Amino acid sequence: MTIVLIGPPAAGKTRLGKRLAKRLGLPFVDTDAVVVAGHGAIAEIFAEHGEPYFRALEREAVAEAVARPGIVSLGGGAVLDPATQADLASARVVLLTVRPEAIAARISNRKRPLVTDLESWKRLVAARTPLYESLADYTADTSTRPIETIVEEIARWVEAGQRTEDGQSTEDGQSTEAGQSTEQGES
Ligand SMILES: Nc1ncnc2c1ncn2[C@@H]1O[C@H](COP(=O)(O)OP(=O)(O)OP(=O)(O)O)[C@@H](O)[C@H]1O
Ligand SMILES: O=C(O)C1=C[C@@H](O)[C@@H](O)[C@H](O)C1
Ligand SMILES: [Mg+2]
Repeated sequence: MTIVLIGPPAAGKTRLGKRLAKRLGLPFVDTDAVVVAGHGAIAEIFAEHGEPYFRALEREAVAEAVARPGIVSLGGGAVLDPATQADLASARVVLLTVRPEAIAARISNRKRPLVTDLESWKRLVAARTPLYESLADYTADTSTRPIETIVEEIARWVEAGQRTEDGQSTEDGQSTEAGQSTEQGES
């Protein structure tokens, strides 16, 4: 199973992803960290080569990460790539959200070239929210609750989905997608 964490910059994808991986006993990959390990600091990649170059490196890291079982934390803008959007259709996707009031303290460092202050964060999040929501199977807000509580909530959702899949396996051993509950919502 591949669980992918998406969401705005500083929503907590990296920090929560690590803890969730530990809790579920799965490997962890952070695609920003993969790019940094191979090519250096993100701010420098943006400054020297521009955003499209970064996005291409990011796409490579995402394609490799989501092809394996584990917890994958994406960079905030990775979902803009149509190939990544397609990959996420076969993963369990958790959207982490955070309210603007909680974000100020989290974006004070200079690691994020697209987010220089609260206003730029708000603009970016407003533009991306419909996309984030359309890709998500489960959403958890990280604004106020302790990380352990959020991790436990997501872990239980993952485990419940796993049990549903096991319980509803068809005779040829193929599991149904009954665990992906938000896609079955009434409209
Ligand atoms: N639930 C939480 N409560 C308080 N602080 C948190 C919580 N989750 C994350 N943080 C803090 O917010 C900051 C951003 O977290 P993190 O780097 O995990 O975000 P991210 O979603 O991975 O961001 P990016 O898109 O830039 O990779 C960190 O300083 C982290 O310690
Ligand atoms: O939201 C974004 O577009 C980004 C978020 C970070 O995780 C990094 O991937 C990079 O700073 C771009
Ligand atoms: Mg991160």
